[in-house]
Amino acid sequence: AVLASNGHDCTLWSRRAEQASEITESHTNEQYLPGAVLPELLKAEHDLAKAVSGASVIVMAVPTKGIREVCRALNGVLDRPVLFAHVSKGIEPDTHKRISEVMEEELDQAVCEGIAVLSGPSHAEEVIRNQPTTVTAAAKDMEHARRVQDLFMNQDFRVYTNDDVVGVEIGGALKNVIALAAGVTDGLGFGDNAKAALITRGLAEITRLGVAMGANPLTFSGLSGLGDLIVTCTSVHSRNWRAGNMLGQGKTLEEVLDSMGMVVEGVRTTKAAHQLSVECGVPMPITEALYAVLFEGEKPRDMVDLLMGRMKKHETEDLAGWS
Ligand SMILES: NC(=O)C1=CN([C@@H]2O[C@H](COP(=O)(O)OP(=O)(O)OC[C@H]3O[C@@H](n4cnc5c(N)ncnc54)[C@H](OP(=O)(O)O)[C@@H]3O)[C@@H](O)[C@H]2O)C=CC1
Ligand SMILES: O=C(CO)COP(=O)(O)O
Repeated sequence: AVLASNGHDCTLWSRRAEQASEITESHTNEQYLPGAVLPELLKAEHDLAKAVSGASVIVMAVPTKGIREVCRALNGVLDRPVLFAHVSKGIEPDTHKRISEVMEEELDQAVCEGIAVLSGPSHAEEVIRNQPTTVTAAAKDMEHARRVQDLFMNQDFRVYTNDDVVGVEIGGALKNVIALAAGVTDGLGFGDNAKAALITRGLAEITRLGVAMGANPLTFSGLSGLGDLIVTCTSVHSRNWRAGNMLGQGKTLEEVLDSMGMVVEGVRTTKAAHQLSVECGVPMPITEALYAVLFEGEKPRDMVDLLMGRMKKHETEDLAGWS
């Protein structure tokens, strides 16, 4: 919708023909954005080859689980290199790959000019209503980041650039883990102090892992780090927060996911982050506690007690080596 309102000839691809027809004919997407009116010029296609025909840029917005499958399908229908910009937030369990790494692995060189990531505090429910939103476009090649910035930027949607792809992708993925935990504490009936603690100490552990993976620590105080962490931990729009909230109220993970009807990326990412923390030797206590709730049957209240009862620490001892 942002691209279409900027005057770009833009086609959405949907794997369901009826959803594509609804978007093109009624300018609505009632299942995912109830009540929103999409730009008149925005059209959708069910046929992938038709959707990408003539495209110079492809924005990948499928949930992380579907990225490999869609990249493979694109190899079969593209006949020249295009610039990719992805907006998906996650890390692949087991391979521990970031989304741009998964895409690099799957996309044929002949169809991929480069890959950028667009990430930041940007609930779709607010973007579609033209409410002020700021995000970051990152790419190894800054020319690619600037192209994405130029395509998306308008009076309501402000885009910054960054060359730290690792930091932007790690921040966007891991904030969902902390948002699930923030939902859990709200569901348990705790207040703003607990939420602020999770955001602040969550940022510390995201930064620790990100730096171990090669990110610039400063990126985590930016839009794709702290910005997205705040928006996801504090908003009722957040699916991750909502899912955590239900877990805190005593629902099982299965019950929660069955009732959502939308992707809750943080669940899959918690698994990947837990594995990464072990592999990199980086302590991630909040992630560990959430992993135990999601996958080991631990009770949320017991995990809060465990976190609060950890050994004494100096607040900034981990920051010492980050000059
Ligand atoms: N919503 C938001 O505000 C934001 C979301 N993101 C990120 O964007 C990504 C997508 O999230 P979002 O759109 O909100 O998720 P939703 O669950 O709201 O919608 C997912 C959409 O992707 C389709 N889809 C699911 N799996 C596949 C697949 N394998 N192949 C093709 N299409 C598929 C679904 O189709 P169907 O209906 O047929 O299942 C549906 O149209 C996530 O990684 C999320 O973290 C990033 C920024 C903001
Ligand atoms: O990433 C988002 C906002 O920036 C959306 O978060 P949820 O997936 O938790 O809804």
